[in-house]
Amino acid sequence: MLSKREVFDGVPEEYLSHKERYENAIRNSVVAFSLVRKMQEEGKTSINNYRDVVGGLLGSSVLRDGSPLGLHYIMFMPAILNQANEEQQEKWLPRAWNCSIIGSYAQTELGHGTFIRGLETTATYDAATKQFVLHSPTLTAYKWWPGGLGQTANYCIVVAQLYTKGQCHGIHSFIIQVRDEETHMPLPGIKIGEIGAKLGLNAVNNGFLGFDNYRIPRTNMLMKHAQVLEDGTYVKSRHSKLNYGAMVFVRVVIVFDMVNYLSKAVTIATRFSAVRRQCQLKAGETECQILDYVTQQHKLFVSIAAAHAFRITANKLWLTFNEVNEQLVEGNLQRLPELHALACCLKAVTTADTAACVERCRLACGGHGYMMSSSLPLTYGLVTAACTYEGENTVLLLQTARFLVKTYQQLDSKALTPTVAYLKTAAAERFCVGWSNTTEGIIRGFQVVAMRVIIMSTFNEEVQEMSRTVSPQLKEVLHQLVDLYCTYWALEKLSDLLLYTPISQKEVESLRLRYEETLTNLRPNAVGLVDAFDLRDEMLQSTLGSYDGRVYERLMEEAMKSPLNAEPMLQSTLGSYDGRVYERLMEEAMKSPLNAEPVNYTFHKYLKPFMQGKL
Ligand SMILES: CCCCCCCC/C=C\C/C=C/C(=O)SCCNC(=O)CCNC(=O)[C@H](O)C(C)(C)COP(=O)(O)OP(=O)(O)OC[C@H]1O[C@@H](n2cnc3c(N)ncnc32)[C@H](O)[C@@H]1OP(=O)(O)O
Ligand SMILES: Cc1cc2nc3c(=O)[nH]c(=O)nc-3n(C[C@H](O)[C@H](O)[C@H](O)COP(=O)(O)OP(=O)(O)OC[C@H]3O[C@@H](n4cnc5c(N)ncnc54)[C@H](O)[C@@H]3O)c2cc1C
Repeated sequence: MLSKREVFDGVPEEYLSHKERYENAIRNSVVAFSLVRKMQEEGKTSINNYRDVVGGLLGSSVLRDGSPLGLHYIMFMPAILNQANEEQQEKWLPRAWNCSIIGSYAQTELGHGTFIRGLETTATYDAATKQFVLHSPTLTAYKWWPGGLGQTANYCIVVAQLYTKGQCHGIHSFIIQVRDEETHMPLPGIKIGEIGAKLGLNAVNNGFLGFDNYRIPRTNMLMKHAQVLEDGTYVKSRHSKLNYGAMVFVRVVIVFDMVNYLSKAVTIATRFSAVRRQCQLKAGETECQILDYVTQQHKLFVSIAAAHAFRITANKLWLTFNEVNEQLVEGNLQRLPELHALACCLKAVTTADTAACVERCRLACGGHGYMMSSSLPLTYGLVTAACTYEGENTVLLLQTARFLVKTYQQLDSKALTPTVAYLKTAAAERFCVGWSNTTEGIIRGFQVVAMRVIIMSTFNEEVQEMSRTVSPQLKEVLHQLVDLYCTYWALEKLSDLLLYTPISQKEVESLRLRYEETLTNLRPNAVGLVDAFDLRDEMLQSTLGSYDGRVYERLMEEAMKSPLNAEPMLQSTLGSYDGRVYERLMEEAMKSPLNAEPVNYTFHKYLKPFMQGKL
């Protein structure tokens, strides 16, 4: 439906100013998200299953550099669902869902992003008026980053330190109106604006926000987990981290988002590599498709495998997320730490790997990959941001490490949850079981090393399962992909395997051979494999990756859209197509700065005195 809309055509965004980009993004987002509303009216989506629709839209490239409405769907609504009580949900969700209010999520401040217990914004309860007073006591307390907050949102969830009866109870969430619903003017006591140009996501309208003793009703504190009663009494949550649920949700959906971007990047680079020919193996021969070089296969094929591995893992993570949330509703908090550790780890690993793979895809396209029109630079800008937002990757990995170490310390005393059950066998097998160069052997090795084993074993199990129902030919290719993913990472993480498993030099050598053989075996199916991602040209928006392979024609067509090429290329008064030679000669002559004034000052100063013999 979207691809039929002309609204997405026009001047490429790169040539627009920062302000025009924002205006364009609002126009396009409104077209795109009005479709979500239409689908809702037609009963094709509901608030409970909109992740796919919204995720699909945001990741579709229709909104190439992000959307100022993205946070409304991805964080504002999930935060209400996760943290508001039933009454509050009834009040706010219908308005949010039909977009009669637009929201953002304001947690990070100028001074603190990672350490959220250190946030400085305060929400102090005033029992006399039954209001909270929101205040930013310092410059570093200003909210900084929230998507869509600059000029777009009129509401947002704000995370602030809660004070009641003179006591601080740590950070809590509040729903806050920041702009007038009619005029869109910032409300008194609100200082708001946009934070400026960034490496990517320049259409997202990330904002800043400060409060000057700004008052909101008591009922605007989100009270599903903790409450403040009318007299100011504080009622604790069952678990202090339940308030972090929206972040866990977004970490989970980010894994899906990475699948989108990785599939796109590798589709573009693989199709281009089939079109591009460079160098002859023997003099006089036709030049080779660059996809035939094993080094090029090494750059690309692991991304095809990783896209499948991440998709399968994302689905499993989504199931776990829903299971644990159902248990939370029943009051069972047992698996919350495991879900948190899983979401942290998978968000960090998939964003870091996707960013590295997209950059490899860009390099694999040589100079043409450097063109904005290839879509690869923009895609890199989008995925590398995900390494930082929603929890900086190192910090998230440390959270997972903390959980693993804790679990390891309790190996003998506690029953292990499914995702960490491998720790028991790994502990027992360390150095005791020999190395084996099979997929299972590599997975066992990684169980000892404990990195990426979640992704690997899930990928392997799912492909084993699929193999029962697919054709023998497809089964073979799927196994090649699992093999490639496992051998690639075994070779990348050799130092860990050498340190913690009995892998020998000979086995490393044969692993390398096996990896190269798998690349060669996959080569005939490479283009078919990326075609199978089924991404339309309108979604790829790339000069290099279109299905028809018209790479060079598209590069020239895009070049012609540069405003610098708006003037005729010939740039000749004599040779123009319309033959207006004399008119052009005169027009050009009139452009001379000497013709801008009838008499040049040198006449009076030098020439006239000289002519009159006075000089
Ligand atoms: C397909 C759709 C497209 C999606 C695209 C999305 C596009 C959107 C673009 C951008 C949006 C970006 C939004 C944002 O960035 S919002 C801001 C996000 N900010 C963060 O993520 C901050 C990161 N910091 C933290 O999460 C935390 O501060 C922390 C986890 C690093 C530490 O928290 P803290 O309160 O200091 O905890 P402690 O160190 O005291 O730990 C105590 C204990 O609790 C455990 N724990 C921490 N967090 C959780 C949790 N969420 N759930 C369960 N348990 C948790 C922690 O591990 C400790 O456990 P213990 O060892 O057993 O004691
Ligand atoms: C594009 C984008 C969109 C965003 N959107 C939003 C939004 O909508 N709403 C919102 O509230 N926020 C948003 N953010 C903010 C984002 O959540 C934070 O930037 C992120 O959580 C990282 O925090 P920080 O910037 O404070 O980094 P810092 O924590 O200052 O990190 C800097 C360095 O310090 C290291 N470090 C920090 N703490 C530790 C530690 N304990 N141990 C070891 N190393 C450590 C990190 O690993 C990193 O290398 C967005 C950010 C970006 C880039």
